[in-house]
Amino acid sequence: MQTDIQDKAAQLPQVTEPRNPGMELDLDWVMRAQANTSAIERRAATLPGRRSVKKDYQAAWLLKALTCIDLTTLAGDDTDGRVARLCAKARQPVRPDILDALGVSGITTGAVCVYHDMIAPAVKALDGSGIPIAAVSTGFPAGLSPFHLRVAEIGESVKAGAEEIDIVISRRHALTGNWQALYDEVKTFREACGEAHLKTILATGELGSLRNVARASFVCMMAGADFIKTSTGKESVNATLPVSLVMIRAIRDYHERTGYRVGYKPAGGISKAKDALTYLALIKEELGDRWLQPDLFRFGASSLLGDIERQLEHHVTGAYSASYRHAMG
Ligand SMILES: O=C[C@H](O)COP(=O)(O)O
Repeated sequence: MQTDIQDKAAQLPQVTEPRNPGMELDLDWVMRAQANTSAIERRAATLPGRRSVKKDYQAAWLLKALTCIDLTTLAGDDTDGRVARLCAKARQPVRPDILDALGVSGITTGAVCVYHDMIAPAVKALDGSGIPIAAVSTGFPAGLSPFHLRVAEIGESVKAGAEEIDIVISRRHALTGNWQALYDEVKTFREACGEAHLKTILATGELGSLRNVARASFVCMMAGADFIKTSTGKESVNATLPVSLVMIRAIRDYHERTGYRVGYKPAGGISKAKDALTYLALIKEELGDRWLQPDLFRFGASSLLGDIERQLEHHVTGAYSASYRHAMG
């Protein structure tokens, strides 16, 4: 079993993806983007019940999921101490005895994700780990502060040590079909990021329709997004499978046309290991294995890690296989 896990899990070769440079806004392409809501919802409904991840490989896939987590705390009562504990968990996400039993070592989460003021304690706590810090920015979560301050916030966070910047788009631009304004906004944010990677949060629960989600996805990629991300975690509806299908297919179309791979980050409300496996299976089926590496796929999640650790513990003690057999009949 250990060999299976080491082979199949997550020790995939590390490759460097050329960054998406963006392109001119192609409004014709944006307006052609449609979303057949009922077909998408039907396809999404089939995903959770499928057994795309074989039982024997589940621990490997759970480890893979773990390496793709942006371990997040975005609370008004965040403190240096809480962020230090979060970073300790990012460095050692699973108890060493569980990892030993799986024959795996050196696993970390993909990144930690915090508010600007929490970058400094995160930099200290992650020193030497190689784990990047993602900072939410541009007036997160609503994105309604003065534009020049939103741009300046990006620069401040990069200066403080963030290597990834999760910006929020102005939802009103998508809701009113002002795609040029959205493009200009995201392009400015991308320039402010410099070498830091730009994740654009669409806040899909506030965009009104799957068609708007598709169009906003294309506009953000055209403006140079490195990732497109569903949600802030603060909307009433956050990451869903239908929205994910729409965004993933936009990423696929963009890659087919431009040759550039843009990453995907579902975020908000993903807290169960089995949901994480559904997302990984979806990515594998729609985009292929290359997108299953942390440079192209992340979960934005504050509480997913705990459930993954519990499931891995069940796996190594044997209880996982037994309960899986019981559940699947
Ligand atoms: O970007 C990450 C989200 O804010 C996390 O949401 P969550 O707390 O529901 O996992």
